[in-house]
Amino acid sequence: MSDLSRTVPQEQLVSQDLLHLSPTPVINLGHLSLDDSVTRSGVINQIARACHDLGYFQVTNHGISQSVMDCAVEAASDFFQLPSEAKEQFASQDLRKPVRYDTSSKDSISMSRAFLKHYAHPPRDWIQYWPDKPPIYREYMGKYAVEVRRVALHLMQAILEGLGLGKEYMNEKFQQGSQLLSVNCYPKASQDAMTIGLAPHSDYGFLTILLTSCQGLEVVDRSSNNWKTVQQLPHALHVHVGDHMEVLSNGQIKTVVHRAVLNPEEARISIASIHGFELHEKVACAKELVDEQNPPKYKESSFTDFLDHLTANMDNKNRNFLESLRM
Ligand SMILES: O=C(O)CCC(=O)C(=O)O
Ligand SMILES: [Fe+2]
Repeated sequence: MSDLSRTVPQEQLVSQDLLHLSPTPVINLGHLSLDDSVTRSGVINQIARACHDLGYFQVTNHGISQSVMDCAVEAASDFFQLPSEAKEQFASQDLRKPVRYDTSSKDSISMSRAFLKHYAHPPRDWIQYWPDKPPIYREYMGKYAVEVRRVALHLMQAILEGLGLGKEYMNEKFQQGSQLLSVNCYPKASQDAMTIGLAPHSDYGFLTILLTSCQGLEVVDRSSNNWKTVQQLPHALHVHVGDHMEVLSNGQIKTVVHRAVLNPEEARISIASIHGFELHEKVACAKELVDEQNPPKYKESSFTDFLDHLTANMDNKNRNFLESLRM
């Protein structure tokens, strides 16, 4: 994740009344699979517009059943309720570990969250490292991971089509791409506690798909430069674009700065599924989107370059990855 504390509204700034801000587009993904080309291209345009104007949207009719989503949240919640020793065995400061648990702000952006991060694709390479307690964890999280990756690939093809690159663009690299699950647990807000759970940042990958147990995500509304609460629609998933989408699109689509605030009603679980190329594969500006008027704006980089950047800037508040790529 890139820490973007320099470029976002001040943390004290309260979230704005939604009526003054642009509404979050809700896109019916079922329409993408229709044979009717007019409906399909209408959806591609909706996605392209949302990516360009806002960088985020929600999807319904995505094909993941409510029970698969509920089970993933249950597995996460059961994990965080385990005794500390069971969770601490995954604690590490080494960002390259396949599974990592932490509770503190050593990463400089976790203000009040516990998290478990692990890779999820391909499952045969990673599942063996996942927690085996609670006993349902691997099965429930594994099912969700596979399904949400299918949605991500589908969406990625639509975005590539919207950029004029064609849906098969670099298809093999996307098919072989990585998936990182960031499984988060935030306490209920108490009156005297800080209300920020996760400080402003952007995600490194192309796309993040977020499943949450209740409201708490906020994004920067570009038109007003205010924080905007993301509404929790039943059965919808929130999607936002990350740093590597900005690089690939040569700046046509901008990464989304977001944060999580504590929910005053209940503790909150969120599961962010972050999709990128394979760990060592470099992402560069698409040459089709580069010309004399639009020279490349970013250096190429891989997920491992991102981890090296974070490791080298562990104590640095301004460790913005995307900024380090700008030419
Ligand atoms: O908990 C949330 O709503 C956001 C989580 C997030 O941004 C992340 O894990 O990268
Ligand atoms: Fe994030």
